[in-house]
Order: sequence, then structure tokens, then C-alpha cells
Amino acid sequence: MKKVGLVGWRGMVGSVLMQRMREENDFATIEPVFFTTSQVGLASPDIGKKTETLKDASSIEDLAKMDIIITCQGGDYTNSVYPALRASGWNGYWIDAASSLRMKDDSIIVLDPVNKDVIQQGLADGVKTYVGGNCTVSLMLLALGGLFEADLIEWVSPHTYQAASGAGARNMRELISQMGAIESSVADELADPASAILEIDKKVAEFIRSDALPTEQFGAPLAGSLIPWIDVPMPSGQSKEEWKAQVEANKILGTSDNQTPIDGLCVRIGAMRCHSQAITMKLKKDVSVAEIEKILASHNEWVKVIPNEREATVSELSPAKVTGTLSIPVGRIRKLAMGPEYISAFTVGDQLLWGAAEPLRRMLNILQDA
Ligand SMILES: NC(=O)C1=CN([C@@H]2O[C@H](COP(=O)(O)OP(=O)(O)OC[C@H]3O[C@@H](n4cnc5c(N)ncnc54)[C@H](OP(=O)(O)O)[C@@H]3O)[C@@H](O)[C@H]2O)C=CC1
Ligand SMILES: N[C@@H](CC(=O)OP(=O)(O)O)C(=O)O
Repeated sequence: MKKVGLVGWRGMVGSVLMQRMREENDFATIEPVFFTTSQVGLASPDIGKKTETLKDASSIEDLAKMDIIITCQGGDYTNSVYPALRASGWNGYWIDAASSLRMKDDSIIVLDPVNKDVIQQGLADGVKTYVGGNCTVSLMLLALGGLFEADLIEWVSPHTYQAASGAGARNMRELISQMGAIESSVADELADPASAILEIDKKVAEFIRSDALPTEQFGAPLAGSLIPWIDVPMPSGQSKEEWKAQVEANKILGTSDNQTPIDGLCVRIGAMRCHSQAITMKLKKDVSVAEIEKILASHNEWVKVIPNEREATVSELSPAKVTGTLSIPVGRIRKLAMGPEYISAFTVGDQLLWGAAEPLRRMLNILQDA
């Protein structure tokens, strides 16, 4: 059995990874060794088989004993440990949730329902570093995989509605606190059916703008509002989240030398852990909506085409419906007024599952089979 070192397993992404590994019985076929940056010597999590106590995640010596390391600890950890570990001569497989190594020449971004061929070629070429993609990128590619595979896409403009979880656990808590604080600020008026809605609205608006709303994490109101900027600015005028779309998607698809343009605005909204994307795309030719739906639906087992009908859309195509599942619904597929090659779509996906943890555990399994 391969020795697999797990780092970052108790964080938010790591916990979702652990849950999926338990569900799929992944621990049965590996020898797991748990690492920590803060709890060395404590008991490892219960995975139904005997494990050693927690090892020091900064110990190059202990890490170097692993055949495979899978980390959800974050970019700072990767930046400090990975170079030293490789410099020590360690030649094992490194599987990472953080973005630090994604665009390196000697790494592959993993999303096997979309790029199994790229991964297999990488393994054959001796590539040892496999990184999960940005959540919006992975979720978009799972939704539109069929059209990319059929080489039908000229360009894509995804506009995102990203959940609080993408910013971290503390941000999820803050979103709920904001919602609760807003409700509390007008609880008396809400309880009185005769109170005037515009008075309530005025009070809410004043409260949202006031220092009483907790905004330490987001730096701005999210509940009852939105934030049209995610991550740091790039020289292009894009936010870094927006910049990732084209470079990462083309790297995943193996088309970095002949890139499909992919660009749009990324917006944080008050959803908990599902990212949504409103997509405008131009196809290379006029394809009927029925054919597009067929191509999308047959690409992978998680994508689910939702007919462009009001009832089905409202019940199936929302964060409330999708959260906690691996389902990738895609709907609102129709021709746009700009011409027959211009198509709209709307897709939703859980950004902690397919957006973060799932591609990593699947890569671990691909290595098991390799
Ligand atoms: N959030 C997201 O949507 C995505 C995140 N990622 C990547 O994954 C990385 C980790 O993200 P995320 O899981 O949100 O980070 P978390 O902050 O939830 O966890 C990171 C680490 O913090 C330590 N920690 C300290 N206190 C606690 C606590 N009370 N509960 C749990 N862990 C604690 C743990 O390390 P220790 O046990 O060593 O103390 C843990 O592994 C990110 O930096 C990013 O690179 C990738 C895709 C999506
Ligand atoms: N930036 C994403 C989450 C994330 O962690 O992305 P990345 O893995 O590319 O750093 C969001 O805020 O929704």
C-alpha cells in the first residue's frame, strides 16, 4: 500500500475531502499518515483503521517518507514546504488544492472527467505534481465539457455569482452574522404587519451601511448586497479570479498554445458554498439548442441539463438545490439575440466538492491505479 501523507485535512476543504474519502472507502487502499502545523502528537482523525499520531507538517524528513502527499493546507504552506521537499530529493507525487503551483510548467491541473488524457500523458511523462483547479474554472468546465470536447466553442464569457465559502470559513460565518444582524435591526417592524415596507427598507439600508454590520472578513456588506471583485488586481484590469478563467481552463484542456478566450466578471454574492455562473458563449457554428443539450448531457455523469422552462429552472438551478451534492446542473440554454452562434447558459456547482476536494481524491485514485 502506498503511504499517503494528508496535510490540511481539518480545514474546510480538507474536511470535505475527508468526508468524500470516507464515503468512497478510499482509506481502505492506502496507508494514510496525517500531518498538522499546530497539533503534533495528538491523535489522528478516526478513519476506521489504525493510524499513527499527527506528524509535523513542516518536517521534510517525515514528509519525504511519503509516496504521495495530498494537501489542502493553503498556498503559504505549499510555498514554504514544497520547494524544500523537492530540493531534498523527494520524488513522490504531490497533490494540492492551493493555486501556488497551478501554472508551473511541471504541474498538471487535475479535473479528470475533462482532462483524463492530459493527466495520463503527464503520468507517462513522469510529472509528479498535480493541482486542483480554481473552483469556478472546474465547475464551468464540468458544465460545458461537451462543447469543449466537440471543439465547438469560439469564446466564453462567464459572469460569476460566487459563494462566501470561496473566501474561507470565517467569511461563511460572517455572511450568516450579517444576515442575522440585519433581521434583528428591524425585528419589531417585521413583527408588525401594518408597518410600512419603505420604512423597513430605509432602516435596513442605514444599518447595512453602518459600522454595526460585521464586515471584518469581507471588508464590505455581502448580505443584502454584493461585492463585484474577488482577489487581487491584475495589470489587465481583471481581478485575479477573472484572470484564472482563461489560463487555467486552457491549461486543463491542454490548449495553452492555442487558447480559447474565456473572460468575464467575478462577483461575490450571499450564497453559502455554491458558485453559479451566467455564461455567454459564441460557438464556431450554428448548432441547434437540442443538439447543444445532447452534447452537454452526454459529456460526464454529473452534468444535468435543465430544460429552459420556468418551473424546472427555479427548482433545479440554484445554490439551495445543489449545495452538498456533486450535481452540475446547466440550464437557461437558448440562442441570444446577437445571432445563432451566440448561446446563453447558467450553471451551479458546489465549490467545496467539485470546486475543490473531489478532483484531488480522484487524482489520488488515478495514482492508485497507475
Ligand atoms: N476555500 C475554498 O473555497 C478553496 C480553498 N482552496 C485552497 O485550500 C486552502 C485551504 O482552505 P480552507 O480549507 O478554506 O482553509 P481553513 O482555514 O479552513 O483550513 C486551513 C488550516 O487551518 C488550520 N486550522 C486552524 N484552526 C482551525 C480550526 N479551528 N478548524 C480547522 N482548521 C483549523 C488547519 O491546519 P492545522 O491542522 O495544521 O492546524 C487547517 O488545515 C486555501 O488556502 C486554498 O489554497 C482551494 C479551493 C477552494
Ligand atoms: N478564489 C475562490 C476560492 C479559491 O480558493 O480559489 P483558488 O483555489 O483559485 O485560490 C473564491 O473566492 O471563490
